[in-house]
Amino acid sequence: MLKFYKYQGTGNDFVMIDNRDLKFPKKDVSLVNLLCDRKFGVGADGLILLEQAEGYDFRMVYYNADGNESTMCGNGGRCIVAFAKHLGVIKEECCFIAVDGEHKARIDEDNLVSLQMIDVDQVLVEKKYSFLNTGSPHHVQVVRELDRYNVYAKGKGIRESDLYAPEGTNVNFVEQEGPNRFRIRTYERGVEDETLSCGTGATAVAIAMYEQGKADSTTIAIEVEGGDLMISFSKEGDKYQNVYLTGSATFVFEGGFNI
Ligand SMILES: N[C@@H](CCC[C@H](N)C(=O)O)C(=O)O
Repeated sequence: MLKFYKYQGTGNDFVMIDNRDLKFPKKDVSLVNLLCDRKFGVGADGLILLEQAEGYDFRMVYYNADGNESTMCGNGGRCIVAFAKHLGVIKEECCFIAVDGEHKARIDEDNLVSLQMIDVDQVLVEKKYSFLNTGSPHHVQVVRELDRYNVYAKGKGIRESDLYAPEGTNVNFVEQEGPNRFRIRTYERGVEDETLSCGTGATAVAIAMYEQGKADSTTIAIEVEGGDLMISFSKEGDKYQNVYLTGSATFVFEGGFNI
């Protein structure tokens, strides 16, 4: 029986597994895909392993719902901090290692997690879109009437376009809600659908909007379908640093899965 925990961060949901004993079959793409399946498995946008790592509080290994290991997940990063606290691996502060490098994080008594993201020194700004990597690749496009926008069809088209082949990209559609406040909807690579939230996506949108002059504060509020996120950063020359993604990370349930 495989013991699992389910967490969600602003509606981006994850199966969490304590793999400090290294017993999880990490190359089993179909098993990860099955665990994330919403009809035949537990159901999640991704699966995350917590492992031991020398010099760090823990290691985060992230898989998309399609079963493949992928690049950084910001909401997953916030959720694994809450999971590590639940397991007694950390207290309020930690430093962990993920696929894109080291991350510092802080969790408060209400499970609000502030996670440091990687520095960003390249933001491509084109007339109709921006592209940047915040741990995962993100296309950012401002649209009108976001509520009525066909995020699935348009997002899938951009994700699969020659522009981003062969790796593909995540795709964020944005509408400005007020000064330094934006609402976004995201099509996620590896889930191959719209998700309720994407942390690296929200971070990418905040930086892209600042870079384009649509925001003038280094603290930006991002409304996602599943809740609210806050992104803060500083800019030194062309480099965005001290980038922090803040939002809630919530335990949902735990159980055992027959494998
Ligand atoms: N949900 C994520 C992003 C996860 C990675 C993405 N699907 C990819 O493969 O690029 C987040 O919260 O950042």
